[in-house]
Amino acid sequence: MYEKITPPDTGSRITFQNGEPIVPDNPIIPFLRGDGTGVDIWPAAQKVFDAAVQTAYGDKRRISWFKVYAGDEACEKYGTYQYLPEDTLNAIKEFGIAIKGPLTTPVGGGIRSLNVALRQIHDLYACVRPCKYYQGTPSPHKTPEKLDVIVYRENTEDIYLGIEWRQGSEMANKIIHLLNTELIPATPEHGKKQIPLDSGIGIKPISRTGSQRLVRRAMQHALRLPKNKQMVTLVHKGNIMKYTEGAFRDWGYELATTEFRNQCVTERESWILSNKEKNPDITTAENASEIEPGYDSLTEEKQAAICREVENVLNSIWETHGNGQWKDKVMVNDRIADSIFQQIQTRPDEYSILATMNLNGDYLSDAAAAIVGGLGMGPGANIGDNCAIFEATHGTAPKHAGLDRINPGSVILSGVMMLEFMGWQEAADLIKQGIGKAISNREVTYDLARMMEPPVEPPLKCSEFAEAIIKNFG
Ligand SMILES: NC(=O)C1=CN([C@@H]2O[C@H](COP(=O)(O)OP(=O)(O)OC[C@H]3O[C@@H](n4cnc5c(N)ncnc54)[C@H](OP(=O)(O)O)[C@@H]3O)[C@@H](O)[C@H]2O)C=CC1
Ligand SMILES: O=C(O)CCC(=O)C(=O)O
Ligand SMILES: [Mg+2]
Repeated sequence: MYEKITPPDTGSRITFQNGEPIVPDNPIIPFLRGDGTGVDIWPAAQKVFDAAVQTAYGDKRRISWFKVYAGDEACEKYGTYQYLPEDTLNAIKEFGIAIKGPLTTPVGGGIRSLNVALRQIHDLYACVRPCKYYQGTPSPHKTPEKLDVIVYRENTEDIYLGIEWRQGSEMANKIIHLLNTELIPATPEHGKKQIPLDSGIGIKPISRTGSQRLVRRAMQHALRLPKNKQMVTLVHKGNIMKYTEGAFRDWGYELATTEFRNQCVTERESWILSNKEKNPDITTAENASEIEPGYDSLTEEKQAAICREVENVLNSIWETHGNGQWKDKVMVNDRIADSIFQQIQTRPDEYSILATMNLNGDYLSDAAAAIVGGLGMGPGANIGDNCAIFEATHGTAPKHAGLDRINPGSVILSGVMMLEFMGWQEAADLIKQGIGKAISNREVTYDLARMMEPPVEPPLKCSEFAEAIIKNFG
């Protein structure tokens, strides 16, 4: 089945049932070292994972690592341009759970992202990136401990589908011609707009299916959180991109209020219900004017629509959600994307799960990671119904490659997510304790060292940070 790799002699496959992994005591887990700083991070991380599993379970459990190849390493082994060999794809598919270091993507031309390809090929539609503060971690923010969010990023579509045409190419010119001469003139809302002839063209598909399966997972996750964190915020730029990002918002609400009707309340519903609770005699029009800023200056038609919304909510969910029952349900709200970037800084404790499309989630997860200490502390997972690949939020950080100085924290924390996903909580907890204690002891790599007061000098090397984590287990 494999051309140039051989699975370990011992161990067996992780399989999936109803989206949940079934994990043997000795699973085989494929790993991709990654490009750039992957050479530093992966060996450090693997050491931590093995030590945690050994400390937690002795000889009862063990991971059999299966080295597979992508990126530069793959080209060395498989030949020029063999960036993502079939062997690698088959191994991930066969063994169910994999973990990877970062892979390089050139800007402006060259190959398309291998990271994105891995997610799309294995249909890993939910990119889950928690951003939580570890006590003692230096941060550019005054109250980083208030941020505890999980970015739930749609991982397969949006502009990451990679359907683009270069400026000046035959296809770009054809599409521009078609748009300018037929499609735009036939759409009255576009008026006399025209695409500049020297444009590159990219396509941004956002589907109902893609949006709703992402929001479904976000809702399921919210239900597993403590009551005070049961919130899903739909992040979008739907005021500008109405039929893609605006539709994502609408489909998100639709999914939440149908599949999770008894377990959730939307923000607007909560306003309507609480207005009625505060004043049982409130009229529909009064309630409508409280929930809609500028209600009085709206057209009659729009006012009537808001009154209908109020009536619908009270008629359909007052029994199940009224009299404060809604306070025990998952709150579903939405925020415009630019606003959420400032909200996570100014009101961090008001958010929990941030459900996003692909590009917004890519931006937002780096920004949220920065608040809790930087990209060295940003873990992630790409989850599908039959497979999962764990990987850090950051990239290859090429200027630090091979220097044994980069922070392996993000890949190690991605491994923590993997162990938790596997149900190996004891091993995951040991690593979290080790990281927490190492940071409190000021045993940190350069990125955290330079932000500490006073700065730590000299900082630990990448490999030394891994050893400090292991020393601080338990
Ligand atoms: N999933 C993946 O595999 C990803 C791959 N990439 C790819 O990586 C390549 C490089 O991308 P680039 O834009 O430079 O972004 P990177 O995330 O690789 O690095 C940007 C900067 O972030 C900081 N940083 C990154 N990782 C760490 C870490 N582990 N510990 C501490 N600090 C860290 C460093 O800042 P400083 O130098 O200031 O300390 C680094 O210079 C590109 O080819 C890109 O496409 C990008 C993102 C994700
Ligand atoms: O694939 C890449 O090179 C970048 C992807 C990225 O930034 C991300 O997924 O966060
Ligand atoms: Mg990114």
